Amino acid sequence: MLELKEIRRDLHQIPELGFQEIKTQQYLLEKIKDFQTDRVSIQLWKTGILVFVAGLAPEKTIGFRADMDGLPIMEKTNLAFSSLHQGKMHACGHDFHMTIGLGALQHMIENPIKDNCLFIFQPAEEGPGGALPLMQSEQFNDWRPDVIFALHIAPELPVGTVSSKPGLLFANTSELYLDFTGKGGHAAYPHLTRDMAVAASSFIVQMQQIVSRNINPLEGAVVTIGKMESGFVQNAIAETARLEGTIRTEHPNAIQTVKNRLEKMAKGFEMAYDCSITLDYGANYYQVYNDHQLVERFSEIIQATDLNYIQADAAMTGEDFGYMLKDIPGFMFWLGVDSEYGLHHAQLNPDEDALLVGVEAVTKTIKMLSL
Ligand SMILES: CC(=O)N[C@@H](CCC[C@H](N)C(=O)O)C(=O)O
Repeated sequence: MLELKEIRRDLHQIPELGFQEIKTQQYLLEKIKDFQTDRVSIQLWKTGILVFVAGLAPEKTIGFRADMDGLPIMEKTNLAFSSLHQGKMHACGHDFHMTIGLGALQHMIENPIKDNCLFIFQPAEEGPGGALPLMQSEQFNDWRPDVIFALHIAPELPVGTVSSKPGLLFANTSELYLDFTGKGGHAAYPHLTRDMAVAASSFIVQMQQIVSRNINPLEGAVVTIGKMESGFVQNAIAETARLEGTIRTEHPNAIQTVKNRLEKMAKGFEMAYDCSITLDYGANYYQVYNDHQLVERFSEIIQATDLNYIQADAAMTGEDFGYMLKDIPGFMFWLGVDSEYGLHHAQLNPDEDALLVGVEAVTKTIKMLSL
């Protein structure tokens, strides 16, 4: 059996951003080659890898997707195997997802089943989104799965617990980028300038009202600015400001409602602050909507093991895996990893005992889907 903890630590040290997963791809390929047989075929797609394991008497293909990219976050865990890539971190657990994918792949090669399996190591989940272009690729369509699933680590759940729900699991998302340009100048002469630090700060505060005033209160929505940049020095008024954020909604149409309001607000701010504002949306992801029957069967097979299954609530996280589920029946589930710090935190420290649990849950699910 692969040394899962060692693999996870190796991957943890080399986080790479979306479509830059060169070392990660190379590392995974080396491992896959170690247990390759004549039933296994590999195709590369950009920085991703597709591994097809031919079944013994196949009637369908079962897909498992693991995402590969890290985040532009400076790690602060102080772990001996911390990121070697300055300013980048596997802060969303994709090192776990890939390791579990490798462990499950090895198990399925060594314990063949009737149906084909497709293991998809997919780049760029955090952005700009790998799932949609991958689904349009020749490589994916050569081996297009009939059913598909994926997992995501859940820091707030204990090791040994998995969780999911039928229907909506993750939100609809859109990235959000706003650039403000006005007239800078000396800090002592505000009346001669148009201060973009003030305009952008005020925009952040006012945009909170979109959720409370423009979205049906019975539906969830979130607008978050995660990064703001403005100015160069403490005693000059900033000529530019940039806001980077994300929109999340429970209903697919509500994303457009939020965008319409943001565009109107931007026009109003241009007048009020005598500035120009450009708005760009970047990556948009479709909601993760789980197949009801498959989640029901999944919960039953998990309950028949030593593992604990709990019903999840829908979350405002996003996932480009939603595009796969839009076209192919399947589901996603949470895997408990018990970390004091959550997803996208610089001190996220998942418990590595969850790796084996993940392999067990994935291989059991593949066998269930083959019945
Ligand atoms: C599971 C998870 O954390 N996924 C990310 C997906 C990011 C999508 C995109 N970059 C955006 O921010 O809209 C998430 O932040 O939920």
